[in-house]
Amino acid sequence: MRLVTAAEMREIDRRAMEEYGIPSIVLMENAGRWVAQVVASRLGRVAGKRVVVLCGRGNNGGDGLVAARHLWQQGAQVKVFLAAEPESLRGDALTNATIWRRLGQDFYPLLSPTGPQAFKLAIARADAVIDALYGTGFRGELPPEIRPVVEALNASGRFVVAVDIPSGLEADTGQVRGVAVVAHVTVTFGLPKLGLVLEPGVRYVGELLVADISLPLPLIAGNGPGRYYLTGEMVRSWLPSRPPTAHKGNFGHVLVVGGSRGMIGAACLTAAAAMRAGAGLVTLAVPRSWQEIAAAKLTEVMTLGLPETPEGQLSCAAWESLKPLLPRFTVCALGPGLGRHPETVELVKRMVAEIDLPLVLDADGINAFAGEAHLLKRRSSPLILTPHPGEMARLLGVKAAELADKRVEVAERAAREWEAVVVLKGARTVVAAPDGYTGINSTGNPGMATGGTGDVLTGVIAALWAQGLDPFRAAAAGVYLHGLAGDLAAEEKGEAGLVAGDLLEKLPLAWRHTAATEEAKEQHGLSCLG
Ligand SMILES: NC(=O)C1=CN([C@@H]2O[C@H](COP(=O)(O)OP(=O)(O)OC[C@H]3O[C@@H](n4cnc5c(N)ncnc54)[C@H](O)[C@@H]3O)[C@@H](O)[C@H]2O)[C@@H](O)CC1
Ligand SMILES: [K+]
Repeated sequence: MRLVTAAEMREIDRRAMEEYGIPSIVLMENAGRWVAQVVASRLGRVAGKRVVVLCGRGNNGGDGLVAARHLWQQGAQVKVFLAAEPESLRGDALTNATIWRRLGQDFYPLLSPTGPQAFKLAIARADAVIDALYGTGFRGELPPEIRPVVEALNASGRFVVAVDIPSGLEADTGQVRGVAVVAHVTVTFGLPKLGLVLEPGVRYVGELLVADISLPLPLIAGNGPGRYYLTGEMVRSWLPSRPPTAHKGNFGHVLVVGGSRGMIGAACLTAAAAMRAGAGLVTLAVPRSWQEIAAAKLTEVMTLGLPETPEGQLSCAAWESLKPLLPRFTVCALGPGLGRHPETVELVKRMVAEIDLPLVLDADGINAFAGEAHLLKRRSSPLILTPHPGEMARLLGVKAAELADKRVEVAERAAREWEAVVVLKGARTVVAAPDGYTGINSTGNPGMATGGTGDVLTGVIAALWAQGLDPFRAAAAGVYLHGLAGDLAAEEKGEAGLVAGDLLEKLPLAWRHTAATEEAKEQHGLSCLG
């Protein structure tokens, strides 16, 4: 499903109104009505239930007023706390405030001296609270007079439904500066906002429901360049099928080049992951003295021994040995466990410049270009890069902390500049392609923050690429399946003791879940209303 920024959503709203003639009040009515419907469905019988609605001065508050009216009509006892003077409301929000008044209903002033205390008393007895303080118009941090109100709400343990976006969360970045509403359910309108699926925003959202508020389909349907939330349904349609007459030659031959003294396991994980992700054949090339060890560890994988330095890392001569063999491979994964010996760095640079195979570059393969990212452009083959934030920062010559709240933009810019698919790893991995497609992953858990999981990802992506997916889809499906394998492993074993090898075990199951239509729908991370 497509993801939008606040500005993109505003533009869609504007076009719905101007080009299609849908009045904004209709959009607001639909929005508020969906919120009321969600609250009603969670409360069971609405009559007699106590609902508190927190409304701000903007259109988000207007949506809250519509929801208040519908719940009142169904017999709920509704209290609206307004964080503004009623006279200061404008447009559709003012219209809905006027209707509320004409129904004989009051506003409770949230910002009067006694407002916060009255709000606390009201929520103590409430069956549900609707947060309609701020929506996509919000930037920065909550005003000091609103903070204690939100803190009281979060501490109350009440059932909270956020309107469009939890108040205090920035729609574009997912950043929370200080405090924000922690919702059980967020009903977002038209399309999910980027900040709802990024860290840390995703932790404030609860269950995410996307409501159809009558925005015209041509404005919200998306299959062109843009940002997408990588859901099971989306990835399912990309997975290659296996015809009954298939043979191993149909699913590509992945060459993994990596490993060094002390880090042979990394390359072995990549090779094993490529097998588990459906590659027809996998060959692992390691420094010569480690070939026997690798062969003993991996039953299904073929091995190659390459020239090495006295320290047990691949030497420049490895390239000459490898070159004549390249025509037999479909995709090369370079980097896991290589180490940073100057000769190995030189080898990586030459390989990236000269290889004529699709290339997945990871770990020390990426570090070989630290501060010299421009050299990545000097190549003739398609490239997928899989940096974690530290590696990305080294490539760009900046501090990792500087990238934290602009992960999407950083990955997108890098993809364009280096003409490569960039997989910026971390919670909510971002996959960006040079042609403007971006994916935000929906799977994965903190248990995966453990040595070797990145090596597994590289193998999965290489295998999918070798099976014929285009590089963006190979990378996007790879991060999705890899995260889902992590989720399945964590479900069984918990997060703390999860190791990279567990992901290998769960990869076939992750594939099976994703390929099954109904299960893929469940792995949405979001549901659609209407
Ligand atoms: N046609 C439309 O545009 C539609 C808009 N809808 C709703 O309208 C919302 C957007 O409405 P608005 O653009 O009026 O904005 P909001 O209602 O999100 O915000 C309102 C006010 O908050 C102020 N504000 C922003 N950051 C602040 C901060 N840090 N501290 C204090 N005040 C701050 C803004 O200046 C603005 O006056 C959406 O989230 C959605 O809920 C829906 O009704 C559907 C249709
Ligand atoms: K809100």
